[in-house]
Amino acid sequence: MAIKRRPKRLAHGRPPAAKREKEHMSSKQTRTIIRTHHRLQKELAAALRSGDIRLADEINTKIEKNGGLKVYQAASKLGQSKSRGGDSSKVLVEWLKKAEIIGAKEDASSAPYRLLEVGALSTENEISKYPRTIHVKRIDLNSQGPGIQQQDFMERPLPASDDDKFDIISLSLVLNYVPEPVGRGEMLKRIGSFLRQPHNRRSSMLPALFLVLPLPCVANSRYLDEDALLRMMRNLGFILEEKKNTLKLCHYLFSWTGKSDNKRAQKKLIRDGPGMNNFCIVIE
Ligand SMILES: C[S@@+](CC[C@H](N)C(=O)[O-])C[C@H]1O[C@@H](n2cnc3c(N)ncnc32)[C@H](O)[C@@H]1O
Repeated sequence: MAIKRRPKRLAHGRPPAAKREKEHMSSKQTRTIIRTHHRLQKELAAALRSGDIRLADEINTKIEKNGGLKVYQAASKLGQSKSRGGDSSKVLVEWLKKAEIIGAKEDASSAPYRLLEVGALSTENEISKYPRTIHVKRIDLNSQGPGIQQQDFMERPLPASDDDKFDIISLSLVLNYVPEPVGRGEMLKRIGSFLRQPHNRRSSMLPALFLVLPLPCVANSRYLDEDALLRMMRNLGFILEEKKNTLKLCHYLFSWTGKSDNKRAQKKLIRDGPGMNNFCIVIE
């Protein structure tokens, strides 16, 4: 008797990464996609630095096989879901409420505060729920849709006037995306140019940087600990106002003093041990 085969679904022929993007990804799968993407980005940066174009091409192919930036973003977005701890901007909202910048009722009488969200995956995260108080400008290397401008922060034109600057910059899980320590330092150095001058401040906590990193970047790195991070930030003109650690993330709010000491921070071994990582920020 002939066996009847069910016609294959279209998804059957799709590459695994494309399937994964649509399907529910387990925490383990999202972690693997994110880690592989970060590792390959680092390898790509090293290949490009050494001028090895053939190797860079091979690594680019591997990045695409892992789903590329699109699948990485989908995995990151799942990490923001309520069932996995929610998006990090809820911590920023808590702090802005504590400082009475966000009030019990939205205040439409004064001009909204301006926030630049670098690395924005969604227009619906917690910080987007106060549009009359906080006006959010969102940018990302790969826009996921309307309301998010596709732009590399490192290539964003410098503001022409203080009015074009921001009261808050959010850098949540973006600094660790930058593959090289010097690039991370360059990103932090650039932040001050986009923040309003403190003499125009509307709150003692603002202008400010909201910085979020995976906890192991600070708690388990050979080349960075919290003291070193805070020292580096002070030298760049940022004073710690608030901090919060969760099981996976560390959140900081730094107010901007308006001036940097231009002090360098080199790669220096702080501690060592099995299972530690090599996350590092270099200020040149
Ligand atoms: C892990 S996701 C983090 C998203 C979100 N901010 C969060 O906290 O979950 C990192 C995002 O940063 C973006 N990104 C990395 N470097 C960037 C840059 N130089 N300019 C703009 N976006 C950048 C990536 O495209 C990616 O979408």
